[in-house]
Amino acid sequence: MCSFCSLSKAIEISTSPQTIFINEYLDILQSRNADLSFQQALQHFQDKKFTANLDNKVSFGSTNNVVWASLVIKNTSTENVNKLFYIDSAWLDRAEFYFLYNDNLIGEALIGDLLPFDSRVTKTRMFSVQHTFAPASTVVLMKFQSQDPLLIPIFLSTNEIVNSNLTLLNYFYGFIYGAFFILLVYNIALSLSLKDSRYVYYSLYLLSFFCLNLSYTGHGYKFLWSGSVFLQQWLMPLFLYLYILFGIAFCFEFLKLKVFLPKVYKRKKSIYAGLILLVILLFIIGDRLLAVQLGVALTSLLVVIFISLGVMALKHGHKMAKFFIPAVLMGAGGAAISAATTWGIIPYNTMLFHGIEIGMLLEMSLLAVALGFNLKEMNNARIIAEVNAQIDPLTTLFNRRAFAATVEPQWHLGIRDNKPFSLILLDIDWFKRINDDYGHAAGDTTLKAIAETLNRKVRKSDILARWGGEEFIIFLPNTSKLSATNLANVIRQEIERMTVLHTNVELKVTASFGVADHTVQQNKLEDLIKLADDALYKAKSSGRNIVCTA
Ligand SMILES: Nc1nc2c(ncn2[C@@H]2O[C@H](COP(=O)(O)OP(=O)(O)OP(=O)(O)O)[C@@H](O)[C@H]2O)c(=O)[nH]1
Repeated sequence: MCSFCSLSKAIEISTSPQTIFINEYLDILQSRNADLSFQQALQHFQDKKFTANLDNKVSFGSTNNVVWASLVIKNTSTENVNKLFYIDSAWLDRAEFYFLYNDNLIGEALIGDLLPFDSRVTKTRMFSVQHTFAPASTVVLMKFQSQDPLLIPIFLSTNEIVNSNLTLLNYFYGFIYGAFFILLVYNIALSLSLKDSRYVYYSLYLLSFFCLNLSYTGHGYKFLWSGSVFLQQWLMPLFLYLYILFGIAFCFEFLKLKVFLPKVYKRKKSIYAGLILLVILLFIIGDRLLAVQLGVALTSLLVVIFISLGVMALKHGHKMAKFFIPAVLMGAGGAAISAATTWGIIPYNTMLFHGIEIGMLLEMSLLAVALGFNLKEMNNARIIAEVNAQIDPLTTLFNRRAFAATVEPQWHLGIRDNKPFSLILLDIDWFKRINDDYGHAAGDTTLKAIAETLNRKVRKSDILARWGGEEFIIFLPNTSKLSATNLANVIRQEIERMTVLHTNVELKVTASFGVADHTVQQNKLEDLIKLADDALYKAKSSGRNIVCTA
């Protein structure tokens, strides 16, 4: 019988299918000089130098250290039982498994990223090792080594259970990647059509996280670079730094730091240059452990910086920061749950371990909503700007530009249909005196009152506009000079009759009118306006408050 099986707490297995999380059964030997040979490790195991894995630890840090683990498995049945060791991590440089039965080494397996994916016996995205356990006890010695975070959540299960769990996980990733893909396409389309840098940086930020996720979940190694150990080793840190770089660029543009925090924005170029230089240096040195440790530390620091910038931008009145802060908190919250699971602060659980992906999806979705909201705001601002470009803000009548644009088609229609059309130009008399005697506000009230009167008197088909300071213009389609003159007189009388009330002061005003109609000599609108203006001048010089025709 096995001479040292009594040393450890044994896991009992039988033919019934079950999944056991074995970290709590492990005994561990972790020290700086733990890079022992198998024989040395076995000796340490026999000498009881392995200690219980306290708190069911799954993560042994980002370290150059080697971790040895031991486990006793007791097959309580009378048959051989086939089991699968499944490590729920795709990110491990090297693991060795030694199986001892009756003190004899009966099997060993080597797995890890340092072997090309193609050479794996079981081609699962995560690492796995199969073994057939004979009745009674088997000792398993395991050696783990990784410059990446040494994360080893190990399950003992069957092929069928692992495959069915992997199918579930595939649906999960299908959903997450599908959602990322839709967000990416949507934002790339927006960045192409709007030429707004925020959408470009959002797309790059999302794409870099997507690539980072592909690399550390093992999808990339399985499907994209399965033959290259070098890419598997170095793409993850590279994507991590790209994610940081584009995260900063997105934060700068999204929070409009140029406007809200110009002092910080000015440092943009030196921050980018510093980061790029750091990446080049790390890659030249070739220390992957340092690259990963620094990258993870920078990512954590970034969350604090992002939230601080978000709060500062919000204080400076940037509305979009309202979306940015909870979005970053969601992403960081997901990452914190993953980290807490990884570090054993909360019990390990596959779903909690994927908190970072769910958090990132929520973050990215909220940011996409924010960009959509911004799109709506931009659209509203554009509509307001377009309206403002046509409307005189005081009287809300058309301005000169809008008048000319609106009259243009009516002018050509009148000529084509051989219909008469006329123009009235009117100017308030002695308007300067109102301003001088009662103030500018009284002048404004008068202008508004006259605009209202004109609006009431003209037809819906007539085109009315404020021509300038105290001048108004009316284009009358399908109207003869006589009819236009009659209308001008009606308006003149109405203005003469009206009383403008301004802060308890009753103001009386009159206006002078020039009327002209279209004749064959006139080629353009300006010619007609010139005639009406001449007539108006005549009215002014003839004593005011009268209508003169061209
Ligand atoms: N309150 C106010 N005044 C304006 C506005 N636009 C122009 N004005 C003023 O309108 C006055 C026009 O004065 P003038 O061109 O001398 O004409 P007037 O006093 O009406 O004299 P006549 O046209 O010869 O009867 C100027 O004092 C302008 O400053 C405005 O939007 N609001």
